[in-house]
Amino acid sequence: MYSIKEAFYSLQGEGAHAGRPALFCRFTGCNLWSGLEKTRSQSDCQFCDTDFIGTDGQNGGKFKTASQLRSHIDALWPSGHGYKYVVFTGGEPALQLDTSLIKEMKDHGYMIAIETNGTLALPDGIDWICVSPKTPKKLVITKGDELKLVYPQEQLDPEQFETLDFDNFYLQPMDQGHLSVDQIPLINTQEATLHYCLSHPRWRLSLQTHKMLNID
Ligand SMILES: C[S@@+](CC[C@H](N)C(=O)[O-])C[C@H]1O[C@@H](n2cnc3c(N)ncnc32)[C@H](O)[C@@H]1O
Ligand SMILES: Nc1nc2[nH]cc(C(=O)O)c2c(=O)[nH]1
Ligand code: SF4
Ligand SMILES: [Mg+2]
Repeated sequence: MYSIKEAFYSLQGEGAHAGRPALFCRFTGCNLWSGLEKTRSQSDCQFCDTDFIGTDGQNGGKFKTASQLRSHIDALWPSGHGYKYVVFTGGEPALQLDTSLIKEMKDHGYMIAIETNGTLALPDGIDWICVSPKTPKKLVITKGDELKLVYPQEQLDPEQFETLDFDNFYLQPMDQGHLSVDQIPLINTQEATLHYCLSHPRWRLSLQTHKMLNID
């Protein structure tokens, strides 16, 4: 059984594939936060910009089999066109993404990407692994295609990730829109990220372009 908060067709807004048309499949639930505002400030991840509770979003629902979920989301891809690209996200997609769903998507022509916090093992067959670390102690995925660190995070120095086996290193300014007043860093996160990249050229800037465009 797969639990899906929402599924939608949009442009990848972030990171190395920014601007690419993509089908987003957002799984319900996360292992670093309950998703309830009352527990945000005690959670392992406190700045999350996403509602991942339940199945009540657009095209959300519960799906008994990989084939049923694939058929449901594949219907959102523009008919007759290839270049199929699915981004599994959440919540934490590694809690639910499995080899049967990967095979099902592959058999229907998809390249498969994941957005993960990197704290859980991943099934084989994912074509593009983007890890966004939150709690370094719990990080188990230490190689992949893209490491996309939200910046700044207290006690999380980008340099500690530079030795990991990733092909691309991105810093993404923290969107402070969901933080409570006492949590907000006293800096402009875009400016801080820009300056960090300029002084540490291992890192590139990732902006959340879908938010600027006002799209999903
Ligand atoms: C909502 S998460 C879901 C996937 C997975 N749980 C993760 O954390 O990577 C998707 C992406 O949004 C990023 N993100 C979440 N909250 C953010 C915020 N307030 N500002 C900037 N990026 C954020 C995450 O770091 C991650 O790269
Ligand atoms: N357009 C768009 N791009 C995204 N890239 C990663 C997202 C996510 O929430 O995982 C996301 C999202 O929610 N929307
Ligand atoms: S790990 Fe990802 S989904 Fe979970 S709370 Fe953090 S940003 Fe949100
Ligand atoms: Mg998002």
